Amino acid sequence: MKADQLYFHYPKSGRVLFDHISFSLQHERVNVLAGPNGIGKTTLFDCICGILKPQQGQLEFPPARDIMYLTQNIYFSPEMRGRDFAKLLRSLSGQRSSQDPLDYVDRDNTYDRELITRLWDLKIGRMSVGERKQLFVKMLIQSDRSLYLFDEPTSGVDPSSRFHILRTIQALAASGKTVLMTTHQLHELQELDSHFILLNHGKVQYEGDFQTWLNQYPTQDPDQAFDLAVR
Ligand SMILES: Nc1ncnc2c1ncn2[C@@H]1O[C@H](COP(=O)(O)OP(=O)(O)OP(=O)(O)O)[C@@H](O)[C@H]1O
Repeated sequence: MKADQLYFHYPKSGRVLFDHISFSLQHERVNVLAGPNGIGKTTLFDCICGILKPQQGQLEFPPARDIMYLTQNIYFSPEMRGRDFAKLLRSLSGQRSSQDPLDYVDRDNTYDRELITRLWDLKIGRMSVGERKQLFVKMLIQSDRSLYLFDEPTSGVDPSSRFHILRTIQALAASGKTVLMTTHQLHELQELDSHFILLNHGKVQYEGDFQTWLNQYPTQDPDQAFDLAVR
């Protein structure tokens, strides 16, 4: 899956977000898109899904029906319970739903078992940000798709929940699915085997191994390296 010479600006906006950018996603690794606020990461996801149409360039990605996209702006009725969300996701994928929460997770995974049991009857409006994100990630990956897009899946999430979300995303990639996520928490990438794509000033400033990117800077602190990179 790749983008070739992509060019995009929002109509009526003079600012070019993608100035003929090219990149490729890797299999069995977590692909990570990073860049300063407002650089166009969400816009790129929208282009990949076909929600937005770039003015120039080629996108070689699966059709929208074969992509699962966890947007930042996902909204569900606060009255919906965990089980309603689980069933909705199954029905969207044409799968039969189950009354048993344990049918939605790996039964051998104690953490996931406890999580889904706790969230099953809880209303979405009463879940914490971290609980909601974990529910969404766990349920979205139930659908069999070729490409999974996660827009800031760990923002607003405590370190423990973040660890579990990343572990889930990494396992998804390791299972042979193509995964692309955005994050501003670059520290978390030190524990992931990730293919890192850094967008800046309308260009792909770096594409490759995250640790190799970090080693270019006189610091092992990813936030400091990011600051030096995007200046
Ligand atoms: N519909 C729109 N029309 C015009 N400009 C838009 C539209 N949507 C977003 N933008 C602008 O495009 C730029 C890129 O936005 P986008 O949300 O893709 O950035 P981002 O990299 O995901 O940012 P963040 O890291 O803050 O989430 C921003 O300057 C934003 O204001």
